[in-house]
Amino acid sequence: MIKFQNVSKIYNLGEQEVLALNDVSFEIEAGKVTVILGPSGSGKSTTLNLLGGMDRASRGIVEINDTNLTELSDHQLSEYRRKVVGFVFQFYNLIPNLTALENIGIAANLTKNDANSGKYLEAVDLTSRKNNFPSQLSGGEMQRVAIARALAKKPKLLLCDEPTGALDSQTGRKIIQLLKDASNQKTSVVLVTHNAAIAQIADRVVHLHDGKIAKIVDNAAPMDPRKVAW
Ligand SMILES: Nc1ncnc2c1ncn2[C@@H]1O[C@H](COP(=O)(O)OP(=O)(O)OP(=O)(O)O)[C@@H](O)[C@H]1O
Repeated sequence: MIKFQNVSKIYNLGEQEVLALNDVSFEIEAGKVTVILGPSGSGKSTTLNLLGGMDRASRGIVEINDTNLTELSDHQLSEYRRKVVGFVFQFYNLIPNLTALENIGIAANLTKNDANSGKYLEAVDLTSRKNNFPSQLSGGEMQRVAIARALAKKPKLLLCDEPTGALDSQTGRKIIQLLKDASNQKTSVVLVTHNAAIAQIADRVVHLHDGKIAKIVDNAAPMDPRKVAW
């Protein structure tokens, strides 16, 4: 269970204070897909950064499986990022001079869980491209490698920031399906988007507006990713 409890985040820009999140509370159940939806500047990336331990809340509690991230030392927070969290970004963030297979291995080595990189590449249907460098792959293929890399860490929490933003609709649906599959393996998936159509596949949708919760909607019957009208 992941809890965001009365969380505020203030950024200091010189003299000016930016209230990026203002008393935000929501919960995420293990093994579910949660979409964070909202317009530009509403606080989506800030929320993801706090969940991923990349930044600290100014007020409130961010709790992941009974660990309060706000109480962790920098070293503990770094361990948390390495061991508990997988990240998928809009522009893939692959290492350009490593092959698809090597990009996955690097994440697996980080957590020393002896993952078999090839197995994860197979899961995203890219075995035939294992020796290709990122520059030799399409956007959708790079994103599949990025997902395989994140999953190789066996993360409890998979955080995705606009993972389909750079992809066409057909490829985007495949990527969403992979994320959904990950949630079926007990990984909690949190997906940030401004695309309301994608929100239909979520178990829970947290709507943000101006750093506040606008509403939280639970989908009793989340939509099959293949049916999303992009
Ligand atoms: N490091 C920072 N320093 C100062 N202000 C920041 C910082 N990061 C975000 N902000 C501000 O906090 C607010 C929320 O930003 P955030 O990036 O979380 O929004 P977002 O919903 O992810 O937007 P987008 O969809 O455009 O990525 C914005 O006003 C933004 O300018």
